[in-house]
Amino acid sequence: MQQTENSLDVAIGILAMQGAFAEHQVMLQKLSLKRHIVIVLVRTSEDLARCDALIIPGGESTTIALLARLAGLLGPLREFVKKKPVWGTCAGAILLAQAAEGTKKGGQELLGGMSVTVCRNGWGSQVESFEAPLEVESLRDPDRPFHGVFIRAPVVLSLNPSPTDPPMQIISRISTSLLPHSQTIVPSDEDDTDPRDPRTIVALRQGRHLLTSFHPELTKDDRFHEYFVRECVLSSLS
Ligand SMILES: NC(=O)CC[C@H](N)C(=O)O
Repeated sequence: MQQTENSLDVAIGILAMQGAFAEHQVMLQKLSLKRHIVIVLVRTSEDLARCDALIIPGGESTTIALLARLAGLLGPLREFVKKKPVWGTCAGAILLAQAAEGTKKGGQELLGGMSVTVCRNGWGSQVESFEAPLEVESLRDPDRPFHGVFIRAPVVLSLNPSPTDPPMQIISRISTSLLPHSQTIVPSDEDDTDPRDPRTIVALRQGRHLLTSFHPELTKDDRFHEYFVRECVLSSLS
């Protein structure tokens, strides 16, 4: 059913090309916030133009980028990330990165938006997917760990903010014991902002953008969705 909008509503788009967009929709529907949220499944530039913020789901970043190109959405999405809050989960996080390694021959189309380099499939193949409890101080009820679901997830290789970029805030790290064994995934020494291994970063915020290399939409825990809407979206509107 088409939702009606009024000027006090906040329209959150979910890029609905491929992947776990329906799961994000379910999570957003469950949130109880002061502002009314209108959810827009984004498939065209007209859909995107209605949105105050956007979630890019997990799935297959190459497929999402290809379908977005075919829909004439790549340009509008690149403009959108320059102005409005965007949260990328897993494949969405890859698209939101400034640079990605481990991509197909010929590279991969990205939207940019966050000053970070990631390695696609950095933890290994599907069989190396894993789950881990995460400490996330910024969430409601911070003593309760967040269940991190990592499925062929990207690894953060380096943070590369320029002096004029919004500051980066590390929202969650995993323990170094969980890092991928692959010798090819080495942290780059470009990251001089933090002496710790950037590969341990699994949730990162930069200004109004959020990146999670795992899938909060595949849990029953709405705290990351609440965090994005409250901290990245509503605070940037008020
Ligand atoms: N679960 C996921 O979103 C996997 C991401 C996938 N490996 C990609 O490159 O797009």
